[in-house]
Amino acid sequence: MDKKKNHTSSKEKQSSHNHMNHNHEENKESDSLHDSHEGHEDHGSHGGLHEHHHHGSFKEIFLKSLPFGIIIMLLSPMMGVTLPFQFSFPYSDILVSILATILIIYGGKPFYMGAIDEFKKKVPGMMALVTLGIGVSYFYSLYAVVGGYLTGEHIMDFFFEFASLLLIMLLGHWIEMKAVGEAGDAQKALAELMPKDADLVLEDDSIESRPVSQLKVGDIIRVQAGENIPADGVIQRGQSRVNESLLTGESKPIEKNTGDKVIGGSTNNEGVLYVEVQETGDKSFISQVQTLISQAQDQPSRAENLANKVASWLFYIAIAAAVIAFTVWLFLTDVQTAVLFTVTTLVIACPHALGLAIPLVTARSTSLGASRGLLVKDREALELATKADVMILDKTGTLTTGEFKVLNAETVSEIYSTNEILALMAGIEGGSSHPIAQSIVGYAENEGVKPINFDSIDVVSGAGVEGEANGHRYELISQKAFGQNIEFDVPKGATVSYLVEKGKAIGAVALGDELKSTSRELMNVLKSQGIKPIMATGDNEKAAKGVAEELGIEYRANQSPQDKYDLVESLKNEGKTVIMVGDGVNDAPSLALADVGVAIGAGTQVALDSADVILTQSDPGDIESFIELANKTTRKMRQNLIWGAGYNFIAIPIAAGILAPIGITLAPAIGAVLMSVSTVIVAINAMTLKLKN
Ligand SMILES: Nc1ncnc2c1ncn2[C@@H]1O[C@H](COP(=O)(O)OP(=O)(O)OP(=O)(O)O)[C@@H](O)[C@H]1O
Ligand SMILES: [Cu+]
Ligand SMILES: [Mg+2]
Repeated sequence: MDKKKNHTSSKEKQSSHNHMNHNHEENKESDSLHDSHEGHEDHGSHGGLHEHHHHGSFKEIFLKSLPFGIIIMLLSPMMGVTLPFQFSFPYSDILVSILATILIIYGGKPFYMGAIDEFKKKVPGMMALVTLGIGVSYFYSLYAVVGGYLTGEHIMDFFFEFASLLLIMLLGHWIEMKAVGEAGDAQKALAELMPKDADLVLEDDSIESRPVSQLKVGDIIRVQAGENIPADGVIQRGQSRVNESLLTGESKPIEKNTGDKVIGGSTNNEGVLYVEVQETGDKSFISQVQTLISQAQDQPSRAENLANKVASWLFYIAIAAAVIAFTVWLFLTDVQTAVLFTVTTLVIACPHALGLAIPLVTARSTSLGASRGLLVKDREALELATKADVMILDKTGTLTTGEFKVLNAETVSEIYSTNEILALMAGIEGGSSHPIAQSIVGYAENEGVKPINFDSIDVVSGAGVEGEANGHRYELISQKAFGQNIEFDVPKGATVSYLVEKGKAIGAVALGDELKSTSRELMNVLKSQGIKPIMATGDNEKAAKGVAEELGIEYRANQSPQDKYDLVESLKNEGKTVIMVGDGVNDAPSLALADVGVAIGAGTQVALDSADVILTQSDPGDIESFIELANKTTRKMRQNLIWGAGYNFIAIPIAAGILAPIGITLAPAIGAVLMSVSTVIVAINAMTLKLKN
């Protein structure tokens, strides 16, 4: 084993969801995940571009600024021309100057405070541009009025332009933020699922309300119909149907009875449940998912870094364009015209669209994914998945149900009876999380055989289990690990393991497994996408061949964890982009190595930790949805980037007056409208990211 592989085990433990497995029916998108919020306080997740939104709500400031702006616009002519609805009276321009001063101090606050933040961070950006635009139009107009009185000459002011610009900037950013909020905030939606208080059942059966944060493992809580379950736990009493759709994507309520696990944050639809708390706080399923999401959102993707870099250049590009526009227009015409072109140029260059292009798509994609049970830990996985050439799939638990039926279990020794063999097998399997283990334990129970107590049990990944009981060492291992064939009735396509003592087989068990219903469809989808499926399994040649033939795909049998790892490595060395899908401990090294590691279903902890993507349900159909999500997310990002950058590329020269010779010029307020529209378009494009069915 080389270095890379060890890396797997050292990965931080991020999630422990042994209860992630839920039968899959049909997924429906849940709109309640995307609650809208108009505030601007909680958009920190979109990075530095949003700092300015901490300075009050655009909605409130806009509404309060509106009367001032309207009076200014009624009292001052537009570009020196008095419109029909406008009027003036002696010294009305002094009143206008006073109102404008109030307006810039109050209404301009989010912009100049934002600009100050930007300068403090030494990254001047859009707020600096907007502030400059508003400031230039205000100070020039003030100069015009004061200068007019001093010199007795009339100088044209731009208070109309100033007021309309400021109002539209406020309105535009209000609308933008609304659109941004609607693009989805998975974190917040999840946080809202958790109730604040729980009904704790005390010793004397009385009920007391407790904050959820004070719940302890082992507490019994009462959950009434219609309430959300406050913690992960096991049902002690009661039965109900529970809706887990926001957590796992499973849209149908699930029957729950005494002894079943419930997830904190899911909704108790019907009866009263008494639940024993098993996990709270950071260890709960919901906060694990939250951690995953925030980790994913904190890593800027390559596309986002690019967008941010371009957005930061835009400040300098816009300043340069504005200076050029001012100089050229001053030379060609007069100072008033030059000032207007300068202001429009500064305003239109606000790189909002570019700055939000990627974060909006990411937010939408993450919440859409989470609502379907597709948790993307590493965002680069989405970009890489679109380029995939090969998908390596594990068989047991991934393509097949992993719900083994014991077809045949018997002794192959003269000393032990079949029941003794079964008792040993069931005992040793107590220490394994392999799907085979459960089936053997269940089978023994059905046969009325009591498992033998083992003193120590070790799992040999990819081979089986070994352990000690009554001073004897036993192994329950694959045919391959044992290395010999034993005379034993093996049904076609079965998985075979031997119980071995002192190098001699004493028992044998044959197990059968079934294909998952969506496996075949997935193969068709992969082929149509140009992704070559290869099944790599630790199982024996016959069992592997049976499944592979049914699916019509290539396969590798008898693969140890190292073999699977080597397979991924050799494909990567050929320059192929590899997706690995698996659920077991034996898949963990290759999940970590693959370009995109997808852990599917209940899986094991190690698999979940090693993967880039976690599918909470055990449905190959979700692999299809993941690929679809990856393709659509990447496409939307590309569109938004092209739009955001292209908008500035075209808008800045036009604002600077390059088309004036053919009669096209833009007033500052029109520049502000265009800037807002460009951002809203980016937001709408992100919001329309949807998955079929
Ligand atoms: N707990 C166990 N009990 C009995 N046999 C086991 C156990 N774990 C592994 N084996 C044997 O080792 C073989 C390989 O196991 P491994 O976990 O690598 O692959 P698998 O689960 O069969 O297939 P896949 O790689 O497709 O998931 C199994 O087919 C089985 O015969
Ligand atoms: Cu903007
Ligand atoms: Mg497996």
